[in-house]
Amino acid sequence: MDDVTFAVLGTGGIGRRTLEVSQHKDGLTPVAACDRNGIAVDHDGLDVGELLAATEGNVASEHAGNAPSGDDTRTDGGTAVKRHGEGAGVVASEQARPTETPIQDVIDESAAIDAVLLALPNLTHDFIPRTAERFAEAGYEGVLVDVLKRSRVIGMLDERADLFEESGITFVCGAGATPGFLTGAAALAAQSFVEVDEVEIWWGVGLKSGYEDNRGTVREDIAHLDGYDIESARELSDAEIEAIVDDHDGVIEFEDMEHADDVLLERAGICDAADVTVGGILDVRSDEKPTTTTVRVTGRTFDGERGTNTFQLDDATSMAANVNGPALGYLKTAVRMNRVGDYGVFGPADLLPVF
Ligand SMILES: NC(=O)c1ccc[n+]([C@@H]2O[C@H](COP(=O)([O-])OP(=O)(O)OC[C@H]3O[C@@H](n4cnc5c(N)ncnc54)[C@H](O)[C@@H]3O)[C@@H](O)[C@H]2O)c1
Repeated sequence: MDDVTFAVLGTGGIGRRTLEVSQHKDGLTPVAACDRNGIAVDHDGLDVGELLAATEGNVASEHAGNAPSGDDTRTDGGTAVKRHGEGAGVVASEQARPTETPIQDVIDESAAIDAVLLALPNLTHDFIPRTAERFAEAGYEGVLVDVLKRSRVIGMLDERADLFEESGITFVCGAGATPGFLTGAAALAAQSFVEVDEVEIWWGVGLKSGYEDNRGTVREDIAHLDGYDIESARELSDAEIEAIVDDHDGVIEFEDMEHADDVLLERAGICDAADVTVGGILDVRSDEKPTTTTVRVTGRTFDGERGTNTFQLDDATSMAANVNGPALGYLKTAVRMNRVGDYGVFGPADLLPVF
């Protein structure tokens, strides 16, 4: 495959690691990266080492009460942090400049960009669909990949499928770990069966860097706890989030999460969304996983046997590895499809990622 140029929207906990993982994959050149305060662009390739060093411990998030950036309002929670160096987030890099309109600035450069990975928060459900729509309306002809989690957002993307097709966009949605990697694994595991009764996804994540470095991820997960929803989670202050983490001694268990693995598996014809359950345990005080990530697919074979195929991730593989490896693998597959004119909205169970 020829070289693929790509941009990352949102250089937070996930987006920074996307840049890092891309350095270990063949043929991927990051040419643009932005967060809510700044943008770095170099069509010959960003210096990822410099950008990561400059943003270490310095991710630009937004406080609910802070003035919004020109591009959007209230897209995440958190605090406008400047923890190290001059400027918050990506502007601390010597390759970057401040901007009020980071997403528009990437759109303005997008004619020369093969693929865009959206590692943005999803605390406002239509934020990612609306952002994708802006690329289409600007006539972007390339690949969009997101790592969003919530089931209901997939329908919002499907509603825009005609717009993406007309523009020449190949969109892979929900292409992180869960949904994403594990959805794809379930689709493969289902192939033994002619009927799938149940898909159980159970994840374990250990994040010693905790809420501090994974703000979007932790805040969005808290929205799944009893008594919270996406709106109330968005309004929580950092101190309130830290207090919830403390109440659970740093280990939070989730059941019946609204993860899009369900609709993505239904969409691919594997099983009904109602037959998919997602839960897991997040430990924000240790890098060790509190439980082994496991996908169990139970079904009936053509010759009448009932069985459960199981797929497990090694405990040594981190969330960053399991989100970004697949996201970039799906991105590469999507670029191949885009180059032969295959446009529209696809889920991780519809295609296999390329290594
Ligand atoms: N599918 C999966 O397996 C999986 C796993 C982990 C995280 N995620 C998702 O990844 C997303 C990112 O999580 P995170 O922990 O990296 O979050 P984060 O808060 O650390 O980073 C978000 C980034 O987006 C930027 N941003 C926010 N609003 C913006 C705007 N209007 N314009 C430009 N940039 C903006 C922020 O400045 C920040 O750099 C979340 O939606 C999370 O749910 C998915």
